[in-house]
Amino acid sequence: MVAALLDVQNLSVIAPNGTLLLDQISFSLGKGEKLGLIGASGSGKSMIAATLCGLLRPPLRVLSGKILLDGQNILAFDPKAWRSLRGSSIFQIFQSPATALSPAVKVGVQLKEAAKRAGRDSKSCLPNALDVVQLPVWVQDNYPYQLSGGMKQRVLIAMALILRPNILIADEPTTGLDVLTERDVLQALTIMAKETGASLLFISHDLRAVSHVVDHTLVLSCGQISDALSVADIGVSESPKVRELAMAARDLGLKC
Ligand SMILES: Nc1ncnc2c1ncn2[C@@H]1O[C@H](COP(=O)(O)OP(=O)(O)OP(=O)(O)O)[C@@H](O)[C@H]1O
Repeated sequence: MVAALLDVQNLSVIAPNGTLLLDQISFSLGKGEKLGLIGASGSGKSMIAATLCGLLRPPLRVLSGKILLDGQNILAFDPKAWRSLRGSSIFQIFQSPATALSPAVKVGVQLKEAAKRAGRDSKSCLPNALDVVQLPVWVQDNYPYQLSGGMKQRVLIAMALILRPNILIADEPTTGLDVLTERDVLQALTIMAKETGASLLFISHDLRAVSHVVDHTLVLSCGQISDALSVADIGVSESPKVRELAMAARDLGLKC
């Protein structure tokens, strides 16, 4: 049997008042696999993303469990090891791309730094990455604040194309974007995953976006995994919250 690239085992996160925000979460992600994580607002999706990226902040803390990346428990890593892991092995794209980009550094400089970090020649990989995410070359001369939300997301996807991480975690990457921009960002994500062979954890409560990107999903409900489904089966989830999401999506014309 081939070992999973990422193996999350019985992961629990606790708040200072004793509330379990994540309760015995277990799942694995194989190389090149695309997995969705869905659930209603507040179910713990972003908490999983933050914990996987070493970005859980006190007073929240991991109560128990392991996160094995290539067999190594990354929960035992020190801050320096986490920093080197983020970007090289695990790359995250969050809802607000502005927070992930340095505001005072031009986009081109940030992409060149990514190429340097990955030991790649920016002259060849940078134009290719911009081309894949359909961004014009002039964005390199802009600061992040001069770009739209969808463009900033695509800059981050271009960065992922350059860095070639093993795992890409996309947490609500299309929230707040219009449908055309959403389509472009989702296409760029899909192409990025295909080109680099990265595994993708796609987190969203937007079932339309999820159905575009992944085939299989885990359903999160009150900090627990309540279901593992193919996208086509979301409508028959045992979770009333997810059935509610599916019904709302159907009302908007989505088949699921
Ligand atoms: N710093 C914190 N202290 C205490 N509870 C928190 C903290 N941050 C988040 N929570 C709680 O953890 C739970 C999970 O939050 P999380 O942000 O992961 O939800 P989510 O599923 O990503 O929601 P959304 O889809 O709205 O982004 C929520 O009940 C939230 O109130």
